[in-house]
Amino acid sequence: MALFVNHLTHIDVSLWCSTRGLVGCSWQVDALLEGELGDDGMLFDFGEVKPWIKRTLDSGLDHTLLVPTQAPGVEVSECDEGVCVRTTHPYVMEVRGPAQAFTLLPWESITLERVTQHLSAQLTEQRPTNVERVTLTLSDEQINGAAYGYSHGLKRHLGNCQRIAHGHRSRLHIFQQQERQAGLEQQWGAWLDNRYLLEEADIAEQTASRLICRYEAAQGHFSISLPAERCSVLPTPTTVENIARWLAEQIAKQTGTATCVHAFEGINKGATALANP
Ligand SMILES: Nc1nc2c(c(=O)[nH]1)N=C([C@H](O)[C@H](O)COP(=O)(O)OP(=O)(O)OP(=O)(O)O)CN2
Repeated sequence: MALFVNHLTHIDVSLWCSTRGLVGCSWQVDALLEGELGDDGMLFDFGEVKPWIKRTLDSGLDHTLLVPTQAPGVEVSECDEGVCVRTTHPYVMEVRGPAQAFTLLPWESITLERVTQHLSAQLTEQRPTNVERVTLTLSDEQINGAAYGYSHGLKRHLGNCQRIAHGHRSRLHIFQQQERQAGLEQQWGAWLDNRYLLEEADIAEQTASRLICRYEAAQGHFSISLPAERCSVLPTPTTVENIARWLAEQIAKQTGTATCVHAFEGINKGATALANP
């Protein structure tokens, strides 16, 4: 007997890729549970499936930086903050933070298939009575049009969004005179893709070529060092509300036209902002 729960939750992470660098991802999670029926005629109460799986994901890989420890140029060590990840390919990056902000995976690269198998095995190991196997399916949101992946951290967030390198893959909708602007969406989506967004106040050191962002949050001390060209600096915290407002202002200035931006934070949620030139 098998039980399925589609659209169970989402996972928002950043991952390190030896060709693309720091990549923000959002994955939809569907679950399949196989096993025997209990005396109550159920495999596992639907009311418990969702919280159990969500709890496991939220306290594990969700909102972490996924690090393929066998990838070329990746080095992981202990440091005062907890864990230090250094990379060389395709660019030099250093991230420091408490251990819970990282998921270290003994692979050469992070793929959706490997992450899916890893999480399915973890859940199967912790399975409740009657359940023999748990299989997750992770998928990218199908987006017809502009999309971008970004990474960031919100130091004031009391939950896991405070982690300095977690990310999202998001749609981007830009309206002028009530019409979607596909050209602008493609242009800005491509510009934003694989960027690190940070708040100006968190810049600890800056040169023409490198930027270091550092902050203290409830979970501990965090820092990230990246090539300046991979970063975009906002005057405010990088909440989706502020990202929407910042984009609307930039685009209104660029085009000389009143602009409304619908910025998404991962799948199915976001903020809208309107700006005049
Ligand atoms: N009003 C806002 N609230 C939150 C923002 C924001 O920008 N504006 N941002 C965050 C974090 O960046 C976080 O990454 C969002 O993660 P989310 O998926 O919403 O968090 P949860 O895991 O709690 O939600 P799910 O139910 O698992 O999708 C937080 N809040």
